[in-house]
Amino acid sequence: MSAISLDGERLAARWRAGIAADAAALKARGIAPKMATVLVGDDPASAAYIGRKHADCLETGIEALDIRLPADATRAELLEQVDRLNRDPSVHGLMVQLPLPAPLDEDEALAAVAPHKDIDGLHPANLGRLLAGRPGLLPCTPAAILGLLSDYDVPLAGRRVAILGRGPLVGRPLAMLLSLKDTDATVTLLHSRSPDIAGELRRADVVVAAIGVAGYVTAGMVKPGAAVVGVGISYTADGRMVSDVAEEVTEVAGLVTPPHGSVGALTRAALLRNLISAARPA
Ligand SMILES: Nc1nc2c(c(=O)[nH]1)N[C@@H](CN(C=O)c1ccc(C(=O)N[C@@H](CCC(=O)O)C(=O)O)cc1)CN2
Repeated sequence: MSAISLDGERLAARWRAGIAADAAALKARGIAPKMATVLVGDDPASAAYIGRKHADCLETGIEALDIRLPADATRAELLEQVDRLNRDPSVHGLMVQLPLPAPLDEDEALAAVAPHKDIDGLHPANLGRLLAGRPGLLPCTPAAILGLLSDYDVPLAGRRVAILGRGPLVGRPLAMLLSLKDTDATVTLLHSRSPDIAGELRRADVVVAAIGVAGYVTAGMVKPGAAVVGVGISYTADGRMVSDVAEEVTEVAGLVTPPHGSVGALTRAALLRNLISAARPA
């Protein structure tokens, strides 16, 4: 038996259509939504993500500023750019692409973004709101995963969700989002020191893998009929992109994401949803 494919690309196209309509409505009121991205260095994967974010802006009628700094940019240069964008009233939202080259401090860069322009949803104030149960701008990949599960009517209330990976971009904020009162999932956050990871995954109705270890989640770790979302990616020696979820999982799961392009496309759409929220007058 083959699992249903959790098609994030298709849902992302629907989200982008809604974003385009929202952007047009804002423009009719004299507000031209504008995003800025800051990329430091020349990491090819980061440059590709930025390129796709700007292509989405073009498609949805959102203005976009593409700020590039050299890999040896100083802390002061980066913070100055962020401060300039924070103070620019024509820019409604901005994001600093991660990872940053050493020795730049990622936490400092995320905290330098004005919370009301933080379309990544990664500023401590926005993460704190999530923790307090009063979410503001949502972290994009967790919002994308929730949207994907909801689009396929995957029940969450009272269900067990196992999240593999406690990283600040996906695992930790997703655990908070899923345990909010209106979601009511029972969340287990697993990491490299967790005992019996395979047993925990087998008990789960929903599995989210965000560790960046190729093919870690195998068919034997998945409860028959479960929904499985692969977020983490890694690269083989010959440059092939590989998911955390082994292809054989499709024979056991009820629903599973394709190897790539599903959560990534929705993550970008979630960024633009945040931008529209940030651009809307209070
Ligand atoms: N400031 C930020 N930096 C980074 C983020 C982020 O959200 N904000 N996330 C990643 C990079 N990224 C977006 O920028 C991103 C990459 C990959 C995925 C994803 O879910 N995986 C894809 C697979 C890869 C692909 O096809 O591109 C998928 O399965 O759909 C989400 C977000 C680090 N930096």
